[in-house]
Amino acid sequence: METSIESTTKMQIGDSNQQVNDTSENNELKTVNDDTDTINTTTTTTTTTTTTTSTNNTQINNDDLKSLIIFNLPKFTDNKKFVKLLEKEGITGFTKTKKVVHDNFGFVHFDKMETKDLIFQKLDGKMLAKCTEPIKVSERNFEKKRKHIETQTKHFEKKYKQEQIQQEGNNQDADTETTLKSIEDVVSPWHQKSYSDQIKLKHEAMELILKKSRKAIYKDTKHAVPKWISDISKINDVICPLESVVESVEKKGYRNKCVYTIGFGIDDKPVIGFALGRTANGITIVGDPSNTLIISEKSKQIKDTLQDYVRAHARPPWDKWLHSGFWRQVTVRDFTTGESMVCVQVNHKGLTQEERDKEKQALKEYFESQPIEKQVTSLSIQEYDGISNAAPVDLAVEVLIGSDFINEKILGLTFQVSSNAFFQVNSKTTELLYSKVLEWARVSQDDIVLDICCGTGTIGQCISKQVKKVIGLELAPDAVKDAKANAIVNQLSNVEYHCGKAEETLPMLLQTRKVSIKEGCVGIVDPPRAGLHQDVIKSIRSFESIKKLVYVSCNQNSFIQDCVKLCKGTSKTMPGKPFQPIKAIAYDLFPHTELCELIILFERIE
Ligand SMILES: C[S@@+](CC[C@H](N)C(=O)[O-])C[C@H]1O[C@@H](n2cnc3c(N)ncnc32)[C@H](O)[C@@H]1O
Repeated sequence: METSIESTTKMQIGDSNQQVNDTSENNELKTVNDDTDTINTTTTTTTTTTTTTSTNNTQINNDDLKSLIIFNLPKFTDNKKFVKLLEKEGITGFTKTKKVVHDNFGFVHFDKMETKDLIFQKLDGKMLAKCTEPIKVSERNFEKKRKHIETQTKHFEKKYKQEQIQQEGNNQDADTETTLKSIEDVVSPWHQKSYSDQIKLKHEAMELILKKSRKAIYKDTKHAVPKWISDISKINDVICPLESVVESVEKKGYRNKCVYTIGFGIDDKPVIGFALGRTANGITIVGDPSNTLIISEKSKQIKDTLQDYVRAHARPPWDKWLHSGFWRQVTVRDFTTGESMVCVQVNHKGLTQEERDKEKQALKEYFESQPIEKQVTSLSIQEYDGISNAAPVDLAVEVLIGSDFINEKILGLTFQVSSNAFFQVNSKTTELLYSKVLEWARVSQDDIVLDICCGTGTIGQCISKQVKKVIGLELAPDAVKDAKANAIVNQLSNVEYHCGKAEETLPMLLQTRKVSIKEGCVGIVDPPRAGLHQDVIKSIRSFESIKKLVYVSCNQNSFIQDCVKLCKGTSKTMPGKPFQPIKAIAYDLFPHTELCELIILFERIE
């Protein structure tokens, strides 16, 4: 599975699978106001006032409400300690404070100008113990953003109502968090756990999935429970033996793909990073991931190079509330071959063709002018004026430097990967995962392999020399184009690819008997997060020369449903003999997150 640290939180660092995807977005004022951690301090004799008729010249009305941002605070200081720190420095008169834990900044609200002066005087430039940089106090004038916020609020209320209706009842796990997350929590939510604890937790989680699968099959087949299920002694047992979780080869900087959001940081400067919450929850602030664990140094360097350009550029980043702005997101891929790809998404609405061409030329020249260590293999641009950053997968990409793909090496073969095509995000551990798939498939030279959801053809091509033929089925046209090109580069003549939905191409293929019913056949399925379409499972079941099926799951909740369909007794909806799970093993392709890949070997019950 590919995950994008997109903010599905899809960290399109996030694809269907994982880009750390960008469904997370932000409204900074809303975040501050909503924050339950905010303290209304009683250390002050001044109270927030709404009057504008005060005789006190220094008192300001709500329209002039001010706050300051204090940078370079100790990371783990919470709001209470922050208040103590202010008091210790002799600062009084503030009305509200907020310290973002795990980050180095906090806010102080006040309603008298003396307080502001006092904060500057006492804190600005002060060096605190355990800090490497002196405190920096910065003005934060909400007035500047008032209009913007009013529009946002209206939009938010409308959108929030719609989302409430949609989510009610069918999405109880929805993230409704309205406070800012730290960038580490967005990018690598398990960063505070030791790696051995993470592996232990993942093993327990996979064990639970295998237990739940057993229960689900039992429940679904009440009157005709498969014998192998009733043979499992304990009701709460797993459906098949689970081997130990295989650790990631690299624990840090392992991600070869990140989908960064281009937006505004806490200090209102353009930032390339990840949203610190969900837009639906009123959060659009983007955090800088430079100090996070799982992004490669190369990827960080590329996003910094682009960030310098965006900051110096006249056009602003895309505003997720106002639906205007130019820079939207950037996908960065960097492979173990040293090749790197940058695909920048911009909003071209309202620009003339001449302006658009000028922007492209300038971006190209900027990247070409970089020193050799900052050069990229491929630079492309995607123009998109939709509301969400998630553009259609087949949206055109215009190449500015190099070609529209870069190459990665897996198990000695070369794979070109287009910007729109899926590729596992952790290349080195993927080699271990694929090796296990090949081992468990136990193919022979007479076998035909059906590589269902084959992406750029990786698994099928790695096994092709050991079998008679590989047939790959894949939805994304760019991935199929890559798979065909990869077969040529890897000098493989026994592979063929079919583009389309597997639920349509697989039944057609089997009906037209392109695969003879007598041939030995091994199925390999590596579906997206939603799992397999019912018709794919139906075809696999009815095509009885598939004796073995290796299932690679990136979303184990959808796996449970597929497992039931593969294993339940024969019926009209699920024809053919059922399968039985034989063994399972998980691979940690995503250290410091809760995700992992699970392989399950199924065999046909004869
Ligand atoms: C988890 S990826 C696996 C790709 C490949 N096996 C690999 O390891 O690189 C899932 C793939 O399924 C494809 N896909 C999604 N829905 C599909 C469908 N209905 N029919 C065929 N392929 C589909 C996606 O485009 C993606 O390439």
